[in-house]
Amino acid sequence: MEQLRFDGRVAVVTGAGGGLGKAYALLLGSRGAKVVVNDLGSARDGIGKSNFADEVVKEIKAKGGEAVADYNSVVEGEKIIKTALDNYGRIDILINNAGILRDRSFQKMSEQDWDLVHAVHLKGAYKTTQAAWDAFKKQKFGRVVMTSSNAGLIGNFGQANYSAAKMGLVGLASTLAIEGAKYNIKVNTIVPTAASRLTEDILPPDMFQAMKPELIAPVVAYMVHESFEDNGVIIDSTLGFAHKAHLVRSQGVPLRNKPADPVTIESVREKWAEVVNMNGARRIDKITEVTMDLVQSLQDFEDRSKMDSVNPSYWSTYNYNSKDLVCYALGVGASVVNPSDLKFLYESHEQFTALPTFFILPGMCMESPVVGNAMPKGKYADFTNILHGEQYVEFFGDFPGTEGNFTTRNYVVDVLDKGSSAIALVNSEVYQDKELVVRTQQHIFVVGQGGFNGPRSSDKAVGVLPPPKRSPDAVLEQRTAEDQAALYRLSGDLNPLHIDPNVASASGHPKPILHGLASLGFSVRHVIAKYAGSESKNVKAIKARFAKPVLPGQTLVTEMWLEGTRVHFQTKVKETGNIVIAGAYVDLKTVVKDGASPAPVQQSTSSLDLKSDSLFAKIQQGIKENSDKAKSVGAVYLYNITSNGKTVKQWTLDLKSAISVYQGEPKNGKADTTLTVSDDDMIEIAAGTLSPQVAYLKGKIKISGNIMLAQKLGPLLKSGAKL
Ligand SMILES: CCCCCCC[C@@H](O)CC(=O)SCCNC(=O)CCNC(=O)[C@H](O)C(C)(C)COP(=O)(O)OP(=O)(O)OC[C@H]1O[C@@H](n2cnc3c(N)ncnc32)[C@H](O)[C@@H]1OP(=O)(O)O
Repeated sequence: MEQLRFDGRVAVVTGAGGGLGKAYALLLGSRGAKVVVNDLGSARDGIGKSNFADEVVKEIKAKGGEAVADYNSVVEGEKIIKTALDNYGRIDILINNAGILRDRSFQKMSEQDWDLVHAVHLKGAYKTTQAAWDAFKKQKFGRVVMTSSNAGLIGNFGQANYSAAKMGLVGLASTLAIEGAKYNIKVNTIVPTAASRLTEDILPPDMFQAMKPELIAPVVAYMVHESFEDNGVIIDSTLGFAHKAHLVRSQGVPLRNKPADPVTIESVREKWAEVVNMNGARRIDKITEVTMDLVQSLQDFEDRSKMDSVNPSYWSTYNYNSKDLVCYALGVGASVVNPSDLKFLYESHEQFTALPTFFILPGMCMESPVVGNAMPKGKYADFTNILHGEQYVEFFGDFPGTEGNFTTRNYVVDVLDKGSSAIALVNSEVYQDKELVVRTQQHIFVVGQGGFNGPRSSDKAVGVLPPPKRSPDAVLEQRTAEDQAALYRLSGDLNPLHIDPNVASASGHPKPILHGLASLGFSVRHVIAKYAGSESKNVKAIKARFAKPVLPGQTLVTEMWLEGTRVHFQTKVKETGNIVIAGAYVDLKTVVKDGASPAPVQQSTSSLDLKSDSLFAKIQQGIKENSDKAKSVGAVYLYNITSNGKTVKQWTLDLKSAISVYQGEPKNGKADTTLTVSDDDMIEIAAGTLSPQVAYLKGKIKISGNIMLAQKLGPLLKSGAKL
């Protein structure tokens, strides 16, 4: 690695008689800089005299470097800079490191304590830097480091004077970074924590030993090198670590609902949670950004107020990235077992994209009071009495990317009275850079809150559509996991109904129920796999009614009917036969028939005992009988693993690329196979092992030995592969 050098550069290091300053001076001296080693030669309270600077100079010279001692006070900073100019004719680097402590609790702090600390830290840095500024400007080069402290950034008991001065240095550096920028003068701040005369009896002995100034010196040396490009940054460093620190601002919130309203103490209190909510907080880099932000916020506020005058709205922001998309895809059953799902699960996939149903989330306004506020007098809505009734989503413009920042407007357009229950119709408009990208509508069913003489229906509601009266054109099914709701919660819907058995039971459910949107995510995946080539951007709109709850672990069967570019669908729970998603449809831009299926179309029922000796022979026979047929139809098969007659695990296998395990003739046109295994086997099988086996069959990998089923089927499949 090329060595970073300082040949020809002249550096002033204040407070360089010991500790950090000495480490900086020695390092710069060893790399070719001519160093002015400044030190007042006093103890840490500023009292006493010594010749520390001479000793450091001696050390630099002993190693072949050039240095000169300077015993001026930083309060007379111009004298220190003069030492550099007199001895070396120039000044390139200034490290303002000198400091003293006068710690006292605030009440006992004298004005002298205050003034002295400010004089050395803040005024000293001002004096030295101003004295060097002219030379920096003329030569169009300067590197300045101010020394701040966590006591300044965070505060520390007994250091009011020191904290104030140290934070003052941050402000000084910020402004000088702006003023010096066009002259290639870079002014940055170091926040060091090191063993030094200032900290020797403040830090615990072990830590004091480990906090060597030599671990920080390279950071500061890099910050004053000519190749260093950052300007105005704060770097916190200790123990061989370095961090950037900066102030951030929350997104903020208008403190009134309309521009004409006054700001009151009460309205401030009402908005306080949003004022201090740091989600989406960002750093402001330039002071002009504050003004521009303000102008923009005012404009937005006025625009929003116009909209709010029609419907009181709740505005929120939603930021997402690839991790959110992957987490969501897992929550709605995408699996690496299905090759067509990989683009929803792998951020480096060349077609990595969001599932279309992901974009319902920005409109979910889980935290908002929007439904509760819209309820008629005497009625209420909260997590104890709401159910997701229906969902609509429609896309505008280009399909959103794999990361983004949205602003969402949520508002209730109608509250319907269904007798015993109420339904709030919640519209959401999702904007990216002021462009409408997604519109959603939710029917929020508010159990037990009807009977207020309200309208039963609304012309603002997007309606459900019954499916055609014929057998479905396609059916895909997939079992949800026992942990499906727990997994889906990671996408932001933390409603306890989906995780807490007590809450579920209080709402009359045998156990926590699955999120409506999780079930919808499964079914829409099935629809786009079957009719849209698994292309999310082919989707224009989706509508669905959640007709009955789904329990995690149940199997969702999506029945589909293609009518033009509309795919009607309904979803049943296989174990109960209940329709759980009704009157649903997906409107497509383009129909791509028989895309790669993510879920099986056929299922099996006959039993095999994995442990019996005849098993392998039977499966082998099945492979022989079925593999060609399976290849020719390109079917995707479901395997049920049952224990004591109960299905305990299922998975899918793409027979285009695998061997089918098959026994008996298809019943009613369906091939049925069930593998019955002991509990032990079942647990091992649950590790999801078919993919390695498929790969094994294709000769790509070896079956790993830690999976019992793989071990058992390995030789068998190998022989099957030969068929
Ligand atoms: C802002 C905050 C956002 C938060 C969003 C949500 C957060 C999530 O965490 C919540 C969830 O995910 S809950 C899980 C998903 N949803 C469900 O499981 C609900 C399933 N549906 C049901 O149980 C019943 O349909 C049920 C109970 C809803 C209705 O059944 P019944 O009471 O038996 O109703 P019924 O007698 O059949 O019909 C009465 C009238 O209501 C209409 N209706 C029925 N089901 C509806 C539904 N799901 N959505 C909308 N309207 C529905 C009927 O059409 C009927 O109206 P009308 O008499 O005028 O025809």
